[in-house]
Amino acid sequence: MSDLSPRAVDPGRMDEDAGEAGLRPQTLEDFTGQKASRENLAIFIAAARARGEAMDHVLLHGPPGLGKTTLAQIVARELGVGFRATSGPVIQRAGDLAAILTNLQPRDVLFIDEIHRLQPAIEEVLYPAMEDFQLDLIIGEGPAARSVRIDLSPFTLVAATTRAGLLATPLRDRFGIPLRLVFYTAEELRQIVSRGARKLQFDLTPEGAEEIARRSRGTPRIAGRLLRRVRDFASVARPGPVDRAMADAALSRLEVDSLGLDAMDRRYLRRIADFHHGGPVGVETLAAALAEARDTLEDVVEPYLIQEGLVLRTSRGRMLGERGWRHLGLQPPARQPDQGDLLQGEDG
Ligand SMILES: Nc1ncnc2c1ncn2[C@@H]1O[C@H](COP(=O)(O)OP(=O)(O)OP(=O)(O)O)[C@@H](O)[C@H]1O
Ligand SMILES: [Mg+2]
Repeated sequence: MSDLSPRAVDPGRMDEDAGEAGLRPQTLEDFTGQKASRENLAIFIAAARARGEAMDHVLLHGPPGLGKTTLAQIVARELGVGFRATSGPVIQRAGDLAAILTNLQPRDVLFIDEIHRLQPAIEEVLYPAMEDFQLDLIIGEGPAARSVRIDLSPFTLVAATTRAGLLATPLRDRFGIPLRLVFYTAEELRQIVSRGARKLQFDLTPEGAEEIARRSRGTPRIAGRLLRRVRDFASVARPGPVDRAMADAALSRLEVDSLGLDAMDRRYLRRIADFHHGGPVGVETLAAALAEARDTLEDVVEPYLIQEGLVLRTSRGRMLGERGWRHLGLQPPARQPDQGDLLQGEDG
């Protein structure tokens, strides 16, 4: 982020989220929302347990902060097996991955976060491991090099990515259980916020919880963060339960607006409105103008704006949607893009 102060509504992980571990749901039962993914997982977990076999590999994809890591941990716990976590950028050499794989116990869950950042050479090692629980390693160099095959314990790979579109097709195809996480509804977030408040022993009225939920960008990580900020604000303001007015005052001070957008989001919307007459404008152009990495815009800023219809992704670039214009207090132009022009899916 180029901003000096961290964004309260950045769905990415920040230092202050260290406290979020305490709010993490521990079981599938406790996990609110993501009904389709939850139901799927419940069936596969029960089947794997009944057969006493390793569960099929799972690919969790979706924007940051929606619960991918949380679900991976829950899968291991519900399967009653060990959990080992690593991430794409951490695995530098094939030997690193081999060491992890050969140390897994039968049926363990191996969690690889940010799998889209795995090096291609290491992906190649992963393919036979996922498919046949075998490791093909080259030992030595030059003419003396020989390949050895090592049998692995059957395991479950749970991989997470914010960018399923960046995965090579052969890798994507090796996941028997691909699950797409979606933004949470306001009601789901209200339940998560109320639950979090109880865990923090923080007296929050249902309306106060609703206000925080509504402004959390559909993202539990943000809901948890705003909850803690409101609590801090309230603890120095006045005693008594925190209601909607108090939550609103706290969030407004954080410059989180009625839709949960912050200064960065508004800068993004304004740029398209003021400099490009509402677009279309390419994401590279926007990234340069806003001094943000293109990845940050695509992974962190845009998904929620697109889901809410504030921004449209078309084949010719980003456009301000009708809601985007209105949110800026501006009149939308008469002509909006044809439906046929809109790009579908998360990875365009
Ligand atoms: N369904 C849920 N109910 C309650 N809290 C949740 C839920 N999903 C996620 N959270 C909370 O949101 C926070 C972020 O979740 P998590 O770390 O699993 O997200 P993630 O998808 O792995 O994010 P990233 O892409 O940044 O790795 C966690 O602290 C967790 O407590
Ligand atoms: Mg994660």
